[in-house]
Amino acid sequence: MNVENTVITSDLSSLPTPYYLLDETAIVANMQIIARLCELSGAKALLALKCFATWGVFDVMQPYLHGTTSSSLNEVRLGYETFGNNSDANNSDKKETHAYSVAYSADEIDEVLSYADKIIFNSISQLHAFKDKAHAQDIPVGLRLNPKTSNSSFIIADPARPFSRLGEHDKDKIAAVLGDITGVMIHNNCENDSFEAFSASLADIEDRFGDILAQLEWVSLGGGIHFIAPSYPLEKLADRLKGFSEKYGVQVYLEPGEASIHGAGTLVTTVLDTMHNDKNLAVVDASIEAHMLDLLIYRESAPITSVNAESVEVLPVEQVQQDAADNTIIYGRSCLAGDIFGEYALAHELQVGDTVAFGNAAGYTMVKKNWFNGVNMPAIVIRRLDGSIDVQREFDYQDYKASLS
Ligand SMILES: Cc1ncc(COP(=O)(O)O)c(C=O)c1O
Ligand SMILES: NCCCCNCC[C@H](N)C(=O)O
Repeated sequence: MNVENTVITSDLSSLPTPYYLLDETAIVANMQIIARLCELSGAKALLALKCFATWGVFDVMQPYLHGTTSSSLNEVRLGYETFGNNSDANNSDKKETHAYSVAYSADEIDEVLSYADKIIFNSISQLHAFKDKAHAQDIPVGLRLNPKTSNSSFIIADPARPFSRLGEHDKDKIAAVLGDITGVMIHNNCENDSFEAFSASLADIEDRFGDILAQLEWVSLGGGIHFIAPSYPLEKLADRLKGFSEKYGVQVYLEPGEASIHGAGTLVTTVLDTMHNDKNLAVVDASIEAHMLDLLIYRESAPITSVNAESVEVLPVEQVQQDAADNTIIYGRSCLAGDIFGEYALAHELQVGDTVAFGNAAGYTMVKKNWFNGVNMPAIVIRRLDGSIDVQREFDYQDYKASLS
């Protein structure tokens, strides 16, 4: 049974786990920071759907953002259909729908353009292949640039890694196509919480591409700037962006993914079994491989935000102390030996039936979930601004079966 928009009036404890729980109040708090940054800097902010595309909460995000950006035909369509206000092109509140993909195919480009307010090509060859179609419809065209420098602690998320395919770097080649484009996109940050590092790398970009930037109308600086952190100097960032925009005469765009929903979601699970093998072990009814895949890819652990609905903040031991014999390792229920949410020093040993909620479960989770091992797919549950709870979507065997043939 698929349930959509079922309002649950009782409390969360009656809901079967696992489920992703999104908190609209926390999302709006992030939105207000983004809106302030935009107001101070003149930049426009587009939600990066690759990070978060749970459209059931877009109503509370829309008032604060200028639109969406995408990485595929499906994402640009979703942005258009669910975030766009596209019914009336003259509507001053109309949101922008940006299209970008590492590579478009010839058979999808017409449909992509039917949804896009701007299209950004990843390479000069893709630009040559498809620009005429965009120009014929007066859709502004951009090109992704690769400045060959970045702020990413992870090689897998480093767009400037050696031999990177993400954008063009050769200034002469870029200068030769300036007549075909009105803007560029540069994404070279990943969870960068240092304003100084951001500013220095923007200075590198200016050194490398300054005369090109001065001939453009808009520049998107991508995502990956962790300005949502309480200690981040937001005003300094706003000044830097404003100065950049004025110097080159360009509209600046930002593409926040993680910053839009950071801290606004948890994955709520139940302990199914406990064991002991030199340390305490607990197995929950979800899987890191299937439901919080980014943690596995980036070799990180999930923080615990509550146990049995009591708010607690339990960080994985690698963030607080060396491991100890009475620590608990929380495993997922897939067969993968390393399906590990993390190792924790808990106040009490976990028991079968305990509820454990993991934090930071909104970004790069639901967009990456998969049916490995046929493990139950977490429902998507939303705590609305008024405190009511919606079970927005449940998944069952038919969804699993339908995903395979
Ligand atoms: C082009 C582009 N824009 C925006 C983002 C969003 O980044 P983040 O979620 O780190 O803000 C990404 C991440 O992959 C990206 O590649
Ligand atoms: N917490 C570990 C890093 C997560 C990286 N986020 C997604 C990737 C990023 N948007 C990128 O590839 O630039």
